[in-house]
Formats: sequence, structure tokens, C-alpha cells
Amino acid sequence: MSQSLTPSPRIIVALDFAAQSPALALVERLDPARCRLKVGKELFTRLGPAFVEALQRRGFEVFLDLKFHDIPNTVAAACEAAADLGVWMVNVHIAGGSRMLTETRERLSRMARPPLLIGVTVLTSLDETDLAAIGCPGTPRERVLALARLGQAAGLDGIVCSPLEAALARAALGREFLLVTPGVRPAGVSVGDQKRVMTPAEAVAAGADYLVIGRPITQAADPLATIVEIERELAGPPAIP
Ligand SMILES: O=C(O)c1cc(=O)[nH]c(=O)n1[C@@H]1O[C@H](COP(=O)(O)O)[C@@H](O)[C@H]1O
Repeated sequence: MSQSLTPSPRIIVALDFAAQSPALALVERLDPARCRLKVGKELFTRLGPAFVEALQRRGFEVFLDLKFHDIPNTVAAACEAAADLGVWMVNVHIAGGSRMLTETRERLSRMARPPLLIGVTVLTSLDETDLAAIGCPGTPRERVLALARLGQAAGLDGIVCSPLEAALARAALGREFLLVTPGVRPAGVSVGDQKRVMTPAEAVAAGADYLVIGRPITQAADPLATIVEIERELAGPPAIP
């Protein structure tokens, strides 16, 4: 295991923006003590490593969400580049196969400060019908579990799965394996293009270590207040005196 497993802060804000200025405007309103930041394909393709470094200079730990999926040498080298950038977490598609995962694990383990290496199982936008259409029969739960076991055997630090599979994954994979769950929606908030969702409290009760939350925070009138509200929900109701 490469870095601290302290699950605090649990919230990872997905910075899904088309340009630097709205992304930084949001970041200025957030607090590195309360959340980490996820940089995905859109912003990284537009702004590159300099943007990640700018976030890190502001004190934020960064999850570089590029979901690498390629031949083993290419993915391992890309993850080494992410480690050189100093990111906290990086992810790959477990469907890239065991050799891709083990080679990446081995090469990251030789580095001084490797990021957490997380494997994507089944995207939260896919349901059973979508899986069948890409030639993967079975339920998302069955496929998540099979991919998660493959990832654990290859030495990954954890997986990305929907909160709906978190309890199953936690029971099968043990306490130490990290569960990162997108598809999180506070009660009453639009589900959008996600198909397999839960509330933050339900996700944590099911075993999630980290919650990836995008639009419910990034589109909120007061993003930090939304984070504080989610933290309150996670802490549970106040004790009765
Ligand atoms: O790896 C991810 O972060 C991810 C995996 C997945 O299965 N589903 C998923 O939604 N995500 C990411 O989680 C974020 C969810 O954003 P919202 O739907 O706006 O909360 C997006 O940045 C997605 O790219």
C-alpha cells in the first residue's frame, strides 16, 4: 500500500469543466482540508500537467482520473508519469487485463512516492442492458466482483465501483481494499447520466472510503456549504442529550 489510507477527507470533487477559469473559480471556494480534487480527461486534455501542479500548489491532493487502458508497457509508463507529477491517486481500467495491472503495480512500487493505484470496474453509467450490448453478459454486480478480484490479485490499492456494489465488494475484498464510489447523489439532487446511484450516507454505510462527487457540488450555489452539509449527513444525526 503506497500512501495513507486515512479516509478523511472522504469527498473528492470532480472538476469537470471545459476551461481553467471556471475550474479555478470553484477551487478558490473549496478547502483542501475538506476535499480532494479529481482532474479528468476534459481538463487534463485542455490544460495538461501545469493545471494539476497549480492545484497541488494550492494544497489540494489530486486524483488524476485518466482511466488508462492500453498495453502493459504504455499504461505502466503513463502511471509513472502521473507519479512524477506527484498526484495522490491514479486509475486504470481493470478490463485492460492482469498483465497490464501487475506491470503497472511493479513499476509504481519502484518509485519513491507512488500514487494510490485504483482500478475502474464497471462504469456507473452502465446497466445490465448496456453490458450485454458490449458483449458482457451478467449483472453489473457479478462483473464488478470479478474485475475487483482480478485487481486485488494484481496488487491494486482499490477499485472504482458504484455505491450499489460497495457492500458486496467490501465483504468480498476485506477492510483494507479502497472503494472509491462515484454515482453519489444527495437526496433530491438530479441523477443526470448516472444509472447506479446512492446518497453519500448510504454509500459510506455500504463501505465506500472515498466519494467522487461532481455536479451536486460544482453546480451548487455554495459548493463549500454543500460539502459541509454532506459531511454533516455522513456524521449522522446529533447525539440526543
Ligand atoms: O472514475 C471515475 O471517477 C468515474 C467512474 C465511474 O464509473 N463513473 C463516474 O461517474 N466517474 C466519474 O465521477 C464523476 C461523477 O460526476 P457527477 O456525476 O457530476 O457527480 C465524473 O467525473 C466521472 O468521470
